Amino acid sequence: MSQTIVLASNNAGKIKEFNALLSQFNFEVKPQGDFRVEDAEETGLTFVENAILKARHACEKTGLPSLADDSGIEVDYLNGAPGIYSARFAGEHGNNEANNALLLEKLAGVPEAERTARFHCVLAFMRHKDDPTPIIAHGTWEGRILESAEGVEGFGYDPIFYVPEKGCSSASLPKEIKNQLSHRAKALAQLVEAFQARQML
Ligand SMILES: O=P(O)(O)OP(=O)(O)OP(=O)(O)OC[C@H]1O[C@@H](n2cnc3c(O)ncnc32)[C@H](O)[C@@H]1O
Ligand SMILES: [Mg+2]
Repeated sequence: MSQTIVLASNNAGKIKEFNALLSQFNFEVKPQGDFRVEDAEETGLTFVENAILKARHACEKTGLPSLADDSGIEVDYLNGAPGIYSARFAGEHGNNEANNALLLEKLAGVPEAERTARFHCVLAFMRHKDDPTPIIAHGTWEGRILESAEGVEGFGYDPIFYVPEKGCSSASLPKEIKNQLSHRAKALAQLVEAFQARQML
């Protein structure tokens, strides 16, 4: 029996990655757009709060279990910015080019050793809107901010995120490789463990 789970995201890049990452499971994962669910208000001050807000919103609108992803990039030289504000760093939500350009500008002239950064991905799974025990998973991916964009794969900050373990930007990696290494892949592996512990898989 395959269970339907709503993916509480309207980000096409994330949805593609989840489709690949979740294909091994016997879930039917449908993006919230299929149910005409619009963006939840991300008023939280942490990735965890925002992930829960998004999952709860999707549960409420669809009556189905939902999985949300709140993610972003933390840059050490900027004391953790853009962090939870990654999608709206340059003002307009989801304008990747403007976000990347602003980040490069803020790091102009900063030496390589001080350009360390990491992606975070927090996943929240809720069985229903009043679920008091959401399953939370958190993955990170270490790297640094390049001086200019490289590569065309992925989405968001991928063209300016250098992956030391591969010697290139994350937008230069084939999607199968990003899906083995990324913050999202790591968070999902944790979520799967939690599902197994709760005998949901
Ligand atoms: O809230 P939803 O609908 O899921 O979509 P969103 O794009 O608003 O998503 P977030 O609020 O979680 O913001 C995440 C930001 O971090 C960026 N980001 C997250 N994961 C990324 C990845 O794997 N590669 C590149 N950028 C990423 C992404 O481009 C967004 O700017
Ligand atoms: Mg968002």
